[in-house]
Amino acid sequence: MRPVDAAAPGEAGTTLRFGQIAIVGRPNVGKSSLLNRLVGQKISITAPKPQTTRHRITGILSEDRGQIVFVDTPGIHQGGSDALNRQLNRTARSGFDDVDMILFVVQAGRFTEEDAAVLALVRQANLPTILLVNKIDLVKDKAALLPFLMEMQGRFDFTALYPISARRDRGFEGLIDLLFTHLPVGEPMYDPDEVTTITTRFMAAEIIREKLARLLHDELPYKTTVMIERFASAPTVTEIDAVIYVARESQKGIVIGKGGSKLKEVGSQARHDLEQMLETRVMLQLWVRVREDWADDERAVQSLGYQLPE
Ligand SMILES: Nc1nc2c(ncn2[C@@H]2O[C@H](COP(=O)(O)OP(=O)(O)OP(=O)(O)O)[C@@H](O)[C@H]2O)c(=O)[nH]1
Repeated sequence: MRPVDAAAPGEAGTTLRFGQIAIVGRPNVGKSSLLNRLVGQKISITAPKPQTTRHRITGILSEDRGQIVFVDTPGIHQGGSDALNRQLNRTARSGFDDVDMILFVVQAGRFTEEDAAVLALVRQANLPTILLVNKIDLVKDKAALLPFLMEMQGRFDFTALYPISARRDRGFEGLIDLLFTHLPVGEPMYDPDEVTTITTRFMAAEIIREKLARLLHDELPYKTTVMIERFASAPTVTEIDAVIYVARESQKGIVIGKGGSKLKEVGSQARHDLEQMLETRVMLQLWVRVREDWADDERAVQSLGYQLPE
């Protein structure tokens, strides 16, 4: 485990904490609900059906003592062999890149084969891991919790075990204290206001980006980015105009495909997901444009990747 000396200032003399924490767990254990609680607002989409979260979404918690960036990974499905599940598993695994700590979420009193599969990935990651035992409100006999916690500690050397209910308000402050204690010393990476940059607009851009990556695989030009130019919501329909930026004229054709086939497929798959997310019909228009110098221009990068709320 990464040793952390609570009193030692970092190289730049800071005593602030900074780190990225991946939230992992099988589908439906409550990862998105917990993330929303931790950052104090609704960021990730929660729903009673499994596999609502298809994307890696970050939530940022900024306090005087430091900053935590949470990474919400999709549920990991066991035995899923179709392309979607493979993609989800890849996304979930890549969720460990640049991560300092893992929050492994399980449901109180229940440890299934799917949980075991996630635990196997946690083991591989070799990072400090806190076990969050969620949904304790569903456990009628609280005495039954202790043997479950002991059983879990027997399965892995968790840094800590923390029972909680995402449905209730209690326990979140203690959890946040615990997380800060185990994070490395470091300066915040994001502006304290930046939790609000993760909007439905941002998520719409993420969905389009994900479809591009999935449909173009290795052909996807490096530095492709998506910008939402217009996002007009009405109760039953959302109109979205998005521009896919590539770095060179020659890359346009790759994204558009023969007779526009790739772009059409990206649009159709993205629209499907957007309609599920927004619960309205979606009219999506996609364009591909060249913006040669954007990668060198910090402001342009920000405006492309991170849409500020209106
Ligand atoms: N009773 C109870 N229900 C909870 C709790 N936390 C989450 N839920 C419910 O469990 C369901 C799944 O919650 P999510 O937060 O979407 O779960 P998830 O792990 O993000 O699911 P995926 O996106 O499918 O990976 C929702 O119906 C939540 O309301 C809890 O502490 N107690």
